[in-house]
Amino acid sequence: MTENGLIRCQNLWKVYGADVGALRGLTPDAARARIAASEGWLTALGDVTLEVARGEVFVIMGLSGSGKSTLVRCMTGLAAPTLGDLMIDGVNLRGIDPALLIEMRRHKISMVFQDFALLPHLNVRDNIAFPLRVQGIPRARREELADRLIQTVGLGGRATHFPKELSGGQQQRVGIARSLITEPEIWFLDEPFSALDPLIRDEMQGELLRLQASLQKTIVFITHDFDEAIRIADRIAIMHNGRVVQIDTPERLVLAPADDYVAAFTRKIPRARVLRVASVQAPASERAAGAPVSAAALVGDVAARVLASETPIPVADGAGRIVGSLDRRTVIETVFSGASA
Ligand SMILES: Nc1ncnc2c1ncn2[C@@H]1O[C@H](COP(=O)(O)OP(=O)(O)OP(=O)(O)O)[C@@H](O)[C@H]1O
Repeated sequence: MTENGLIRCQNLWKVYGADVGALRGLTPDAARARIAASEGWLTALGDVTLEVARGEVFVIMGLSGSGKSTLVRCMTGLAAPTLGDLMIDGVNLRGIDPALLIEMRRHKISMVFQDFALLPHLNVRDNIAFPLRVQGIPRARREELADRLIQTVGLGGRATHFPKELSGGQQQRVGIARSLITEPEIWFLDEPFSALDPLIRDEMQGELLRLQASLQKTIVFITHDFDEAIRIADRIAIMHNGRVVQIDTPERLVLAPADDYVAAFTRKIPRARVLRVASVQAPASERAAGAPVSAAALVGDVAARVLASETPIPVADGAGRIVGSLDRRTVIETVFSGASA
């Protein structure tokens, strides 16, 4: 663990069942032994240790029931861990003063849920401004801030519409604007786009990346969708039965899966969209000709050029040195490997 993590989970457990409170007085070793021996308990989170860096887009994936929502609920203080520590910017949520937790949830963190959770009797402007109303900010100020965000999320002209007059995508934009109005440092999104149709989903992902580029939030994002994950993630955590089995970049998950579960889980990822040229290139070749491609480029982004060339294309590093070559066959293999699995 470093001191840099904005969110740090240390040996986090969340166990459901009768009498789990009895674990509280035990040493960590005794508690773990007791959990292992208990028949009727459900381990929603088992010994999770991870950290999310400031400014990172951290995606959590895993099958249904693997513990994703529980982990995020613990991170947001909505659920109390059974054992372990959870630090948000150096503050331990275990035993935190309830008033401080409320303060943190009002100012430092915010959440967007799949079901939008808009207030039906409030119009767009008032829905977005609602968290500021809770904070007691005067009406004129909160409307000014809400109107600015209405523009940011592309809802200009709809300030006085009610949720039922909006499409699903528009409603989710209201949810996103509302979650941003308190200027949170950490933004938690639990499958925020999964109820949207593919085109709107694609548009919303673009919107999220645009907002991230301008606002530089730390984002924790749950999704079931690999296309979505590889588009937005810096790193992806793969969960299985309450455990985090691997945390890595999309490229590393494909190249070096930690176990068979991760390998099976990532088999359908389109490799050309995650593998960089540096991972598949051949040594520099005298036959290579033409302007070089970057070793850091995604194979998919240079595929058309390589496929159109009779000869291999030289590969250059960040300093412009030729470090390899890329030929058609390698590109074709990368594009098609995994695709039929
Ligand atoms: N309040 C609760 N009481 C008892 N068990 C719970 C509770 N909340 C969650 N669980 C259990 O904890 C496990 C993890 O649930 P969680 O909702 O975190 O999974 P998930 O990965 O988010 O699933 P999904 O993708 O379906 O949303 C599941 O087996 C679930 O049934």
